[in-house]
Order: sequence, then C-alpha cells, then structure tokens
Amino acid sequence: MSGTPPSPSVPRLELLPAVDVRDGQAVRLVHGESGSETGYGSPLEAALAWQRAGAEWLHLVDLDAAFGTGDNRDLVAGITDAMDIKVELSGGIRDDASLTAALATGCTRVNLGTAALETPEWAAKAIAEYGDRIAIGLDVRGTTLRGRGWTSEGGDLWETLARLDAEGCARYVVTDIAKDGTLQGPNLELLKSVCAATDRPVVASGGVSSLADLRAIASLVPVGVEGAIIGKALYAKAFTLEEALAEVAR
Ligand SMILES: O=C(O)c1ccccc1N[C@@H]1O[C@H](COP(=O)(O)O)[C@@H](O)[C@H]1O
Repeated sequence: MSGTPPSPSVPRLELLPAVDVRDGQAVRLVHGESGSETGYGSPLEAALAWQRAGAEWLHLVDLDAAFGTGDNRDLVAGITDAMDIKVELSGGIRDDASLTAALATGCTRVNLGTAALETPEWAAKAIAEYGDRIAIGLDVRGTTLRGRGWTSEGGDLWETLARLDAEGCARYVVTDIAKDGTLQGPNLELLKSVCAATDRPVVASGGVSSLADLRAIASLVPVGVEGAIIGKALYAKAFTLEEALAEVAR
C-alpha cells in the first residue's frame, strides 16, 4: 500500500445549552451583572426542552450560589436527576460540602470558579482527587480573572492557567465577561490564545449570537476548543438548538 494515510478526523464541536438559575427561575444576565436578569420561567422545563431538542450536554449554573445570595441546590440537584444527558454543574462549589453535594447529584462534571482563585490548594486537591470530573471556569475581563459572581478580582489569567495546568486540570471553561449575555459574538482571539497556552480542552462561553458564531468556534476545534456554551441566543430564539446541532454536525 502507498499514499498518505487518512488524516484523523476532527471531532465535532460539543454544544452545551445553558440553564442559569436565580431565585428558582431560569434567567439570562448581561455581562453576568446581578440585577440584569431576564426571566425565562421554569429551569426544569428549559432543561427538558434542550434535552428534547437533542442536547448531549446541559450547562447548569446556580447563580445565587455564585453570587452568594443563597442557593438553588435542591432545584439544580432535581434538574440534574431528571436529565438523561450529561450535566456540567457550576456555581458556589467552593468547599468539601458543596463539592460532595454537587458530585452526588450524578452530574458528569462540575466547574470551579472562585475556589480556583481564592483557595487554590483546595482546588488542586479536588483536581487530584476527581480528575476529569472537575473543570475550571476561567471567567475573564481582559486577561484578569473574576470570582464571586464576577464581582471580585482573581489574578492574572496566564499565571493561573500555568498553575492549573501544572496541577493537572483536565479542562477549562473560558468565559469573556464582556461578551456574556450580549449576543455580540464570541472572543475568538481569547479562545485562540488560551488554546495556544494549554494542551487541555477548552469550552468556549460568552457571546454566541448566530450559527455563524458557532461555525467560527467550530473552526477552533483543531487547536483545542472542545465545546461551546449557548445561552442568550437560544432563549432569544436567534436560532434553535436543532439548527445549532445540525450546523456543527456538517
Ligand atoms: O454563568 C453566568 O452567567 C454567571 C454570571 C455571574 C457569575 C457566575 C456565572 N456563572 C458561572 O458560575 C460559575 C462560578 O461559580 P463559583 O465562582 O465557582 O461560585 C462559573 O461556571 C461561572 O461561569
């Protein structure tokens, strides 16, 4: 036999429709700012709708726990339990009790945000113990990380990324706060820069507004982007989840 071997196929971009929960309701925020909520009703109904539409993943956020304004723990545990699909759970997972409770919901993985910035030794222990079940949410303004519902400064993106890489972090969920909830398109330059700085998979979050944005994110799969979180665009009906899934399956 001769000739060039076939190139390994490029994996499909994973899509993670989001359900963010505040005060028991599904909401979307603009720039993650508390008080900017638009309500979308029952979070369980929203999650079931994404599942019925063919989602493989649900990105489920307890915003009250992230902001420190209470929590929706029982509600998000019930939603996770009701799902037949993979669930990425985040918001307020910052200590042994909240991590144990989050993992016990049966979610596929959890995102740690604030904990990776404020209690790095605890986060490193969680990474070492639970491996692939832990992702770190890198929520950035410019290249400065933000924690506590994006209200506090948490240090430099690149230094933190290098530390987390060295600690064996399996995956990053990268959110450009300036884009989140704005329907202004993703920050492709940020995603490329993060992918260039780490060999771990990256889930893109913030700004998706169109199928063209999804195609642009999908073009970064070869450099390390694994998935894209879609929030406002779905709730605002810019496109359907079925259309989005068809777009990335091409
Ligand atoms: O998802 C949002 O819109 C959001 C807005 C404001 C704050 C946090 C938000 N989401 C996610 O919350 C977790 C971080 O929670 P914690 O810091 O670990 O308590 C992270 O996934 C954020 O992206």
